[in-house]
Amino acid sequence: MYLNNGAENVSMSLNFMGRKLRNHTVAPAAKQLQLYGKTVPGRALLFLTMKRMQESVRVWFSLTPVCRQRNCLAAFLTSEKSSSNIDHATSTIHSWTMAENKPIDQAHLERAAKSEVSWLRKCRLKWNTFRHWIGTDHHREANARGASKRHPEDEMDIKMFIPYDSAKLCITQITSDMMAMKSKHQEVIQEMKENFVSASRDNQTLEDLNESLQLQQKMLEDKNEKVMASWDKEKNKMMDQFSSRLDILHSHQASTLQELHLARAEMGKVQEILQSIQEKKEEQNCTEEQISGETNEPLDGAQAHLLSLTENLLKRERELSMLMAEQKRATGAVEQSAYAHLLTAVIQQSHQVYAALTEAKEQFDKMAEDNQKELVEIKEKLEQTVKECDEKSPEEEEDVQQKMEDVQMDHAPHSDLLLHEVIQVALECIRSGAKPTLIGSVASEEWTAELDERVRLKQIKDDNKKVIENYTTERTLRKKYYNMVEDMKGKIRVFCRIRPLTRAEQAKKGQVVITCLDDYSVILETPRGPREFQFDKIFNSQCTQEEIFTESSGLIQCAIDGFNVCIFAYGHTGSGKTFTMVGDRDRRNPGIIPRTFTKIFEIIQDNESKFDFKVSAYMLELYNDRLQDLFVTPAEAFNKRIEIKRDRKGLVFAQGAEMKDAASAGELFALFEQGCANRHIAATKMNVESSRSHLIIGIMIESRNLTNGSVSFGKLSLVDLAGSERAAKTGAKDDQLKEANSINKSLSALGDVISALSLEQTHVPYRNNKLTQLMQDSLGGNAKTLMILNISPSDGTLDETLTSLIYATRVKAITNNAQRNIDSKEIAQLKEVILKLKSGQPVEEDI
Ligand SMILES: Nc1ncnc2c1ncn2[C@@H]1O[C@H](COP(=O)(O)OP(=O)(O)OP(=O)(O)O)[C@@H](O)[C@H]1O
Repeated sequence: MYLNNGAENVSMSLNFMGRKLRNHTVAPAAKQLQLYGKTVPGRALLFLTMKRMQESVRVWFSLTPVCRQRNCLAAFLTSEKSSSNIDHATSTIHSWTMAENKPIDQAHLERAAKSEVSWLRKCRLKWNTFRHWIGTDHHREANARGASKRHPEDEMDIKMFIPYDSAKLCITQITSDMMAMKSKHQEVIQEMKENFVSASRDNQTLEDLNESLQLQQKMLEDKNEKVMASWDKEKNKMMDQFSSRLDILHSHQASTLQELHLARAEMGKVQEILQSIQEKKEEQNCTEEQISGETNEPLDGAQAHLLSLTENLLKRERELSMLMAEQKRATGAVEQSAYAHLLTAVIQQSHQVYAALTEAKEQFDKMAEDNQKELVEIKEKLEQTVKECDEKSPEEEEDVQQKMEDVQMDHAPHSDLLLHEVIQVALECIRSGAKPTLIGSVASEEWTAELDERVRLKQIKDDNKKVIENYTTERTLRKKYYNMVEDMKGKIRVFCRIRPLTRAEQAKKGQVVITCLDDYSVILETPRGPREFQFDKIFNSQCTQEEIFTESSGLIQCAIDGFNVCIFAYGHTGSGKTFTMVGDRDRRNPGIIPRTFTKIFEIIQDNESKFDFKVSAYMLELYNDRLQDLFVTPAEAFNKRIEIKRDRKGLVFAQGAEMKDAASAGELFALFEQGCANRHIAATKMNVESSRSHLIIGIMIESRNLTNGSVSFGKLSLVDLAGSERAAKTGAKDDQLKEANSINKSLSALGDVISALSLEQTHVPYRNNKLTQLMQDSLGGNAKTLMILNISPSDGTLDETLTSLIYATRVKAITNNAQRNIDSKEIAQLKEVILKLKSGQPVEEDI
């Protein structure tokens, strides 16, 4: 149908396939026919004529394999006026035909069909649009809208002229596209199903975990509540008991005082009796034996009274000790509860009572001593007076009587003395649990000696306790100050060690170009004049392995305390790195590594009453850019793939490397020896044996505080870097050249990292090399690092020495922010619970 039957072109806008085509002119039927006559054989050439508002437009489509490949459909509008448009359209279609003027390749179509994206999609043509376009949904649309409502002018009449071959190919293509899409969709559906199943499984596991955790939490809360309630009860009970006991104690003390007064009065009576005996003596001139014989009776009465006093005291002291024991028990229990502060007050009270008792005891001691002296003096005076009485005339007896009175007056403290002695002994017997016995004066001396001994022992015990307390406090402070001092020294410290001239260097008559100014500065004589370098410590050629280890060993304590610590040796080939880190070959001068093993276990032994330690280690070498596990044979290591990973705390670990536990320095050293046997070592022109790989030993120290349950993880990395060298100078070839290049590359990457850290750049290129990746947690950030720069004093290695000194100076400029890797008790326990739940182990209720 040619709807534009007029002779003029009609301009109109057309919405075609989602795109608005504006200002197109519709040619009269004559022209359209002309174009139709030019259609090209072998193409699916479509045209449709549209009728809208008495205007007609014909749109041409060429649907060809070329179109598919070019991802487009061509649409041409013909115009009566602009015949050039028609010619252009015709010529374009013709040119496509010419370009593709060969039989359509079935294989090509199949390939295209297999391609993941349908040609329809490539053409950005929606299926519905296509159906709409070819008119297959015409009736559906008509039904939907209702035939009656359809405007006759909105009708769209589509005619398709598709040669049979093309149509068949199109249909084949569409079918295979659909099949491919279907299989793709099925795959996607399958994948989604699997994902769904695994996600729901994970979800289930998580829910289970969550439930069990909630259960645990609930149980813990219940338990906690119960414990709190029982502690409350217990505390109140104890407080009541304590106050009632204190009241009893107070009343007993009052009664004791009363009894003491009574005893004094009793002793006064005894004195009176003594006086009367004296008077009798004067009258009857009796012997002293008689006097003492007659006085035995009242003295016995006084002794009996004192005995009862002693018993009373014993009773009270026992009560007191029971009370203290109860307090102690209560203290032990309550210390763990939230009411520790309340019981601390109780403890303080008991301490005060105890201190008061100790003070009283000391006073008693002093009084006993004084009284002992007085007793001796009185005895002497009495003897002297009796003697004088016997010898002198009656006139003088008056004076003697006076003297006797004086003596008796002086005797008053003696009664006090006895009483104090008795109390003293009673107290000591109560403490030691022995039964008190009253004996004569000789035994009293023994008593005093025993008493003194006990007092001395008690004092020693107290002193010991104090010393232990002071030691613990001092130890805590020492650790704190030690870490402060370590921090003040800087998180990255650089030591410089100058080795002595080797035999070879001496034979070459090499000059010494390094001078130590002091403990912190060296001067290198360069051809351009002397250059001064400063480091945290300089070790000259005479320094011993012991000295250098002593200076570095402080960091081992830091690693045990939960810090990341790294000690690494740097320097050119033959500068003494291996000597410093490992020691000499005869093991006569062990280096830092073996000494560190010993030190770790020494510290562990000192602290094992307070901490539970676990030590494990890995040992790697980086050889030719490849990480090798040294705890397995080279053949096994060759097939192993080791990857460097970081855990959530940023700790680097080597995934795939053997991690061995060690329970003693000996075990650790045996592992180290085993690893050393697997290292790559080569001979160069410069020295007989040279390490051709970087050696990295990682020692992980886990410590659990037995008091509060907190867990800290320290990592100690000991690194013996391979020596930098100039291939031209050493004469390296082939494999050795490759090794040297790899070493220099990694050291240069290390230099870049150091440079970025010292300049405080935001990006630090740790990932550029495996060496820097491995040392990531040891350089910068959370680490305490010690670099030991090894240099040779010989002028033969002047260039290398200068480069090393400059390199080390840059390292010194890095500032780190070291932090402890520590988990609280709760976190550590939760981790354990999760691990147990994951492995299906039962979880204890009282966690
Ligand atoms: N402080 C020192 N005292 C005595 N001898 C030393 C000292 N330092 C190094 N040496 C000796 O110098 C030589 C080279 O030392 P060493 O093998 O440790 O160097 P290196 O830097 O590890 O070399 P490479 O990087 O090639 O392995 C050895 O024979 C070693 O015994």
